[in-house]
Amino acid sequence: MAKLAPLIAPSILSADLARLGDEVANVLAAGADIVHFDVMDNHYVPNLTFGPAIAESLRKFGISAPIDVHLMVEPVDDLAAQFAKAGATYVTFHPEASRHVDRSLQAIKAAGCKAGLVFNPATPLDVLKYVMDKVDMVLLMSVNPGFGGQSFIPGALNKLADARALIDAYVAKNPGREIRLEIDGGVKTDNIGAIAAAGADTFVAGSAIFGARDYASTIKAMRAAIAAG
Ligand SMILES: O=C(CO)[C@H](O)[C@H](O)COP(=O)(O)O
Repeated sequence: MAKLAPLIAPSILSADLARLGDEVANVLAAGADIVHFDVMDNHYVPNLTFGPAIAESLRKFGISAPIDVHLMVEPVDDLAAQFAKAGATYVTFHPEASRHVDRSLQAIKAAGCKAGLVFNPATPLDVLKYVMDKVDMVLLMSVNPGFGGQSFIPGALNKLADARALIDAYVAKNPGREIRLEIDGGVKTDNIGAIAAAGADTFVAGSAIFGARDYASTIKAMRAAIAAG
C-alpha cells in the first residue's frame, strides 16, 4: 500500500510561548507541514496548556497551515466544538475520555474538521475497527501524555505496525479514503527513520525541533531519515 506523503508536525508545547506566533511562523517557514497543538486540562493529564482562544489567535496572526489539535481532555465534546470554531483542521481525542466515541467523531466531522483517535502506549487499538469509517487520523502516543521531552517507548514500533496493517486493510477495501498514522512522543532525528519504517506517515516532534538551534536543518535531517527509513 502506498504510504501518504510524510508530514512533520512540530508540537508547540516546546515552543517559546512568549513568542508563539513568530515561533509557529518560523517553524513553518523552516519546512514543517502542520502545527501540532497539545491541549491539556490538568484532569485527563497532569498538565495545563492551551485553549481554543490560542488557536483562534494563531489564525488571526496569519497561520494558514493545518492545525492538528490533540485533545488530552475529559470530557471531549464541548472543547472539540470550540476548537472546530477556532480554526482547527484535525481534532483528535482519547477514546477513554469520551462516553460516546462514535458520537464524538461524528460531531467533529459535522463541525467541518477531520477527526481522529489517540491511543496511549498501553491502550489497545480495539475500538478502531468499529469507527474506521469516521476516522481521518490515528495518533499513537509513544510516551505517556502530559509532558514534552520524554523518551520514546520502543513498544510503540510494534503498535505502529499493527495500526498500519489495520489502516491498510481498511483503505484497500475503501479506495480513496485517506487515514493518517501519526506518532507523538520522543521523536528525534535518530529514531524517526525506524518510526517511518514501522508505518508512521505523520511525525510530531516538540523538543527535537523547538529545542534545536536551526529548525530548518533539523526538519531537513528528519525528512532525509524518513526517506532512508
Ligand atoms: O503530546 C505530547 C505530550 O503529551 C507532546 O506532543 C509530545 O510529548 C511531544 O514532545 P516531544 O517531541 O518533546 O516528546
